[in-house]
Amino acid sequence: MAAIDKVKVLVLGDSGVGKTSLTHLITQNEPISNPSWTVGCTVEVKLHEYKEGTPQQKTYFIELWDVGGSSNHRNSRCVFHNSVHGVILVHDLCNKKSHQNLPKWLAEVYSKDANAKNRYSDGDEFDPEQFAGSSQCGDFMSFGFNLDEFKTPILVIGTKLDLAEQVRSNNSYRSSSFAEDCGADEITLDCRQKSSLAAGTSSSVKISRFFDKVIEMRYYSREILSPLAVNSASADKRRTFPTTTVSPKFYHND
Ligand SMILES: Nc1nc2c(ncn2[C@@H]2O[C@H](COP(=O)(O)OP(=O)(O)OP(=O)(O)O)[C@@H](O)[C@H]2O)c(=O)[nH]1
Repeated sequence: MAAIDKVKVLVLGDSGVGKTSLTHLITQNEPISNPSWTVGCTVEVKLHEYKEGTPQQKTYFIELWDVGGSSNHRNSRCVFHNSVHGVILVHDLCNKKSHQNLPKWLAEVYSKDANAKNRYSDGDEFDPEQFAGSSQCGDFMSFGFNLDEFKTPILVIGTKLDLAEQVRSNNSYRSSSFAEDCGADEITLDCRQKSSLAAGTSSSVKISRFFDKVIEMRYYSREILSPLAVNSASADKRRTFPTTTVSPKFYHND
């Protein structure tokens, strides 16, 4: 039997936002009752049917690398950042700061330039369109980004929807613009409910589509686009894409 190909997807976000809970729900189809604090990284694996129901259907392993979000381990996390094929950015819908920090998580992975890393770790204003090239467009070069990672798919997931519903009823949150500005899909869910990712739900379809995209970029895109074509396509988009600064508007209670 032929070996099953795999892709590596990082699950990133602040400590306590629900990365372990989400990873468990995606891979086991069951909520986890008492997730422990992740030290370093835990890898969970899911079998995924690429382009299910089509003649191109093929089985792949999705490795979900659930990286502990504690700021104490920031300097050692880079050991998990090699050969990344996709990124799931997780934030807590009740925690505004965790949403504002999403760009820093991308910067940690994609910036090969220590100065750029520091720039975003210091809490300076960040323009998500600078990162949009990872999924669609943008100028990464000024941040020391690797051209090979230009088209890494990103998915943004907001957790604790059950708690956020209460916040919403207090009129203190709005929908996120960060995912949109980065050209990424977005899901909001309650990680403690099995039904959140039940087959056929829009969240489950979005996750499946994201995994298809990750596999496509890893195993198929280089056959379709030469590096030159990728770069010139990025350059074309860069010329036409507006460069407005985006302020996260998920919350407006301050
Ligand atoms: N109500 C509610 N609680 C959640 C949800 N997702 C996670 N939690 C809870 O949030 C807490 C932290 O969840 P974890 O999954 O450990 O968070 P983490 O991001 O992996 O945290 P680190 O390991 O510190 O990086 C746990 O008590 C979870 O049960 C959710 O959707 N709703």
